[in-house]
Amino acid sequence: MTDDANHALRWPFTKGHGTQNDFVLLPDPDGTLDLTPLRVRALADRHAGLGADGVIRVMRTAASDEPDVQALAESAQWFMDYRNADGSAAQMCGNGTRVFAAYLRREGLIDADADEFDIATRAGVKKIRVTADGYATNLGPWRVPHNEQLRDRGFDTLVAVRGQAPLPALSLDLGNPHAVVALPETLDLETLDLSVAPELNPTLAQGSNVELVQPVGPGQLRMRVFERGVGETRSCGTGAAAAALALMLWSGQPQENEDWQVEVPGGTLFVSALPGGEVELSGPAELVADGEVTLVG
Ligand SMILES: N[C@@H](CCC[C@H](N)C(=O)O)C(=O)O
Repeated sequence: MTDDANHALRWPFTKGHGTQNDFVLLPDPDGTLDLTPLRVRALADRHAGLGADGVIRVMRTAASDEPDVQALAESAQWFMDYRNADGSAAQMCGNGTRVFAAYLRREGLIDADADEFDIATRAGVKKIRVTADGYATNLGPWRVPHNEQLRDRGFDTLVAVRGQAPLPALSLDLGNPHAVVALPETLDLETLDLSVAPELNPTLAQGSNVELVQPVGPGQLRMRVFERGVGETRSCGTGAAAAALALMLWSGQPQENEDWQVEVPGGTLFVSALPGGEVELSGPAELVADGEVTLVG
């Protein structure tokens, strides 16, 4: 964390991923770093930077200048300040919570013997549980924001993927927004064009993540995702939870402890409907590199 003769700011980083949804983590316990959108975009750039789907600033919750986050300081010591690759701030990142948790443990920032601990996010406090092969995050309560339309149809939005007729989708709120598209069997999930953002009708002012899903068998689905603020990614944890919940809703109500296995291009995630209308996401978290980077701007 030094200013050299050219006033370039050098900062330590860790690179990590969860089912290949990858992140640059920046330790900033006291919130002294000016993490501008320009700096985030430069870090996330896959050709001129470190490359990542998102940037996670690791800071003390009490050090945040966001009043809604600061209010969580008594419940969770560490805040996952999540930014999309385009520099925008997001409320939540399911895969990010596991990688954040792995970092906190490795760095000794939480009790190494604690198998459960809380972290703060812009979508509230989330409970993390250490599992045999990674971490499980209780993503908390989920919502169907357009419930009136859902009552009649099970779908509330049309989503047009490039080159395809619009398809019906269901909006779900996992702290961040999702539109889940049920792909007909006649469409090949692998070859759909996600090089540009699918168009939503009606549009959402805050934008949305879009999941294309196909059931594979009982309790198992395949998914591709176009993330708000990023583009197509190889995995999205909140998206996997939204996809599993949509499939549960389309076939009735989610049953307590109903489990789904979600296959994404970057690996496998697990989603469980918890009692009380909450949902848990579990999967691996890897920390793959550490170093120092020059921050631009
Ligand atoms: N990849 C994340 C979601 C990251 C935020 C998203 N792009 C948004 O803007 O809401 C996940 O694993 O949930």
